[in-house]
Amino acid sequence: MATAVSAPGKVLLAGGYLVLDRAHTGLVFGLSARIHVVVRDIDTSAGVELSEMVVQSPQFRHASWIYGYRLTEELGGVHVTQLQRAPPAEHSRNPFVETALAYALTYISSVLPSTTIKPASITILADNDYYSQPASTTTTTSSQFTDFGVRLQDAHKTGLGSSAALVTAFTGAILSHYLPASHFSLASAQGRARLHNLAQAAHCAAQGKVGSGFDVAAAVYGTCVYRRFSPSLLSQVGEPGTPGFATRVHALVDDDGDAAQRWDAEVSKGGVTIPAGMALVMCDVDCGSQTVGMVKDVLAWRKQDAAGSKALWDELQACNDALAATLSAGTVDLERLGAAFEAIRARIREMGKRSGVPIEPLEQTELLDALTQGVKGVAGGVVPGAGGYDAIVLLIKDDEETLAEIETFLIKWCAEKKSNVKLLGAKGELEGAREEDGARYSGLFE
Ligand SMILES: Nc1ncnc2c1ncn2[C@@H]1O[C@H](COP(=O)(O)OP(=O)(O)OP(=O)(O)O)[C@@H](O)[C@H]1O
Ligand SMILES: C[C@@](O)(CCOP(=O)(O)O)CC(=O)O
Repeated sequence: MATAVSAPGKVLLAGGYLVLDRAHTGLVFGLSARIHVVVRDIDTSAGVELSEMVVQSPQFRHASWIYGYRLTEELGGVHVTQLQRAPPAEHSRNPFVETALAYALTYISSVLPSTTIKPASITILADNDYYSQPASTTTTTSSQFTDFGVRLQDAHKTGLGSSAALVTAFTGAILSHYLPASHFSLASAQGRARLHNLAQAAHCAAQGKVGSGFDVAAAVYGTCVYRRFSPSLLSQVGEPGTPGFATRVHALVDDDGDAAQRWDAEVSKGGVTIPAGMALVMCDVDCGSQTVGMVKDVLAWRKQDAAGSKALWDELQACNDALAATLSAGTVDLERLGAAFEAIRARIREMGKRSGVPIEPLEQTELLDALTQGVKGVAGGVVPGAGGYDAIVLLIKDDEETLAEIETFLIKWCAEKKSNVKLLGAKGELEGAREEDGARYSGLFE
């Protein structure tokens, strides 16, 4: 039997940088672009003992990873080793898959200590919008999951948060596959909280740094207002295989450890929505920014001008809250929505100027201004997340006419500016991780 879970990508509409600080929040939207993970048992012949997990991402070349796993001593959890099966060139590592597997199996082994974890085959399928499609794309049986024909490291990401959606869907699918519904179910608030806690820990460990975690929160809960967890929470977990790792992961996921180690992330879904008849769409600006360097520089400015930056961030927070309130007002007022976006953009440009970081670079200012002023159905837009040259997000009237006008506008714009801006198919969506019908994937990429 196949178990499948999908999780959405994200767009941080408001609160980039601010959301790194628990004093502020981020307004994050889940997207219709999802990553799906399907888990199936591997049948072994009678008497044959196999401890292997075979992970495949069939839309990419050389994207299969085989892992051995074993329970370690002194409650160190499940140790996962990549097996050297393929020739070296085809044998890249996937830290997000490897870490998510080790964390999920460790948690399962501590919940069900006397159960043997059976081998499984795990398939990853990503909606096409996560990667810019090369001209040479070949067609497959399903247009939802294109065969990209390149190695994962050669695919061009569009910045929709593939690693967070992957880790979340992967963790959710493994937990759903091995744990009884009485202990883990995505249908319950407790199940979603457990998935959130485990996926945050695994994603953070694989990334090697503590971001705000807004991307994992969106992958689990979908569209929400997010306040981050205290970073110290995850520094206590330690390395897989070290004595007591399983006990620490269990307490972290079930959130029943010491008071000082309780989750303090806040996710509020109440009222945050996309107004009726409107859509949130993204344009890929096919350029790319160095998020790590940008975060470092903004935080350096925050430290060096503590009072000035606090005043600006408080103002920006108020503008972000006003946008969230306008979005959920129940009535659609394009002018008010437009003004809410403009207020945010002015402060973002100010933050960019003061920190010396191109958060809304001139090219993006021109593009956003031209779209807002030139296309009737565009209420407003911003550079999402860390900003830079990656993408823009627009709130538009959800009709064919507006989409066609934007397409025409972009063709002209790209020709004039010699740039490459493309409207993505992904739209803002409210729902987070969900269990899928495992049967719908049969026959795909086999
Ligand atoms: N379809 C996939 N199959 C297997 N692994 C994937 C897949 N998509 C993403 N990954 C994993 O996630 C990594 C990309 O994560 P990274 O954090 O660099 O990008 P991202 O999450 O898309 O970035 P951003 O936050 O800018 O949207 C890949 O190197 C790979 O390890
Ligand atoms: C700058 C930051 O606040 C947002 C980065 O967002 P994105 O990866 O550009 O979508 C970092 C974070 O929250 O982890």
